[in-house]
Amino acid sequence: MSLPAIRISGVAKRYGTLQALGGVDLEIGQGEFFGLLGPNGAGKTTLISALSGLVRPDAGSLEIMGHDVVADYRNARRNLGVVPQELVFDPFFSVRELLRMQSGYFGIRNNDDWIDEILASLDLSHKAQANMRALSGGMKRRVLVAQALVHRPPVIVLDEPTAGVDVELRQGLWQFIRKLNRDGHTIVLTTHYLEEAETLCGRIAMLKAGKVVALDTTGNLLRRFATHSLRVRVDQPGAALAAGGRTDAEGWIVFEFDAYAEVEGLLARLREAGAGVRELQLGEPDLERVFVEVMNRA
Ligand SMILES: Nc1ncnc2c1ncn2[C@@H]1O[C@H](COP(=O)(O)OP(=O)(O)OP(=O)(O)O)[C@@H](O)[C@H]1O
Repeated sequence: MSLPAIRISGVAKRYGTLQALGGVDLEIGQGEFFGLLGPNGAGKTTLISALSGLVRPDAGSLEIMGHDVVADYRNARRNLGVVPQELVFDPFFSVRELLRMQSGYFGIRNNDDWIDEILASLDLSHKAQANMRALSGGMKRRVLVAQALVHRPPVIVLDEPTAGVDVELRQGLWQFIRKLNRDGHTIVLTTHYLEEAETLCGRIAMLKAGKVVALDTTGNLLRRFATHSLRVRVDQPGAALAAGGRTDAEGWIVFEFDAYAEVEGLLARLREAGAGVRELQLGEPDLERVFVEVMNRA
């Protein structure tokens, strides 16, 4: 088996009495598009900070392309590009200056051809000379992505890259990140947009209170945890509830089932109960439901 892009073994981290990471083991293969999901405070950012060497774990070890992030920090860091969650910049530099400085940090000179290519891919060429403070929030986020790529790292970690970004830009950003993945880059992504994770990620780890509570391919997670649903609006809700339905937040009555063959029987039950179906929707299993279920069970 080839060297994993990321290997995380028994990583634990405490902040005072709070256990941010409680023994995390994860191995992410080269070329994967991997999702790291979890509610606020689950420890995603702490884990990413440990990968980039910003946080020193109390126990365990992390490797990037075989390089230990503590013992072999320089090589580990060279192989990793991180798009952080927070927008922190020196406002007095232009976009190009910032990217040149970042290149210098990795000891790369004359990087302008690559910088131009990244800027073009991120639709930022026209802002190359603009000062950071003159950019909109979405543009700043794209600069963060550019900054993570100046040294052409094989492994790219994005911490909520699309938070507060408009739909058009989000799609553009995903297109670009997908292309990076097709070109062979390993992508690790945290996001609260579960729909995005579902379409993009081949494999997903779910974190809760610093522990991995689910780890599988996206397809398996959907199959294992989520059921299909039939949602109805009826004349006689009482009758539909008595037939085994439950009410959801939007006032629909919901029935869950495993295979479409069951729908006919369900509708027959509703007819016999005299529920009077007025509207009907079929729901596919989605990652949001899986997520809620995993978090409730864990
Ligand atoms: N520097 C710090 N000092 C003290 N506590 C911290 C520090 N950094 C993180 N924490 C705590 O560690 C826990 C994990 O935080 P972390 O930021 O890793 O979560 P997260 O999964 O990234 O959350 P979010 O989805 O909100 O970004 C939280 O309870 C947080 O308050």
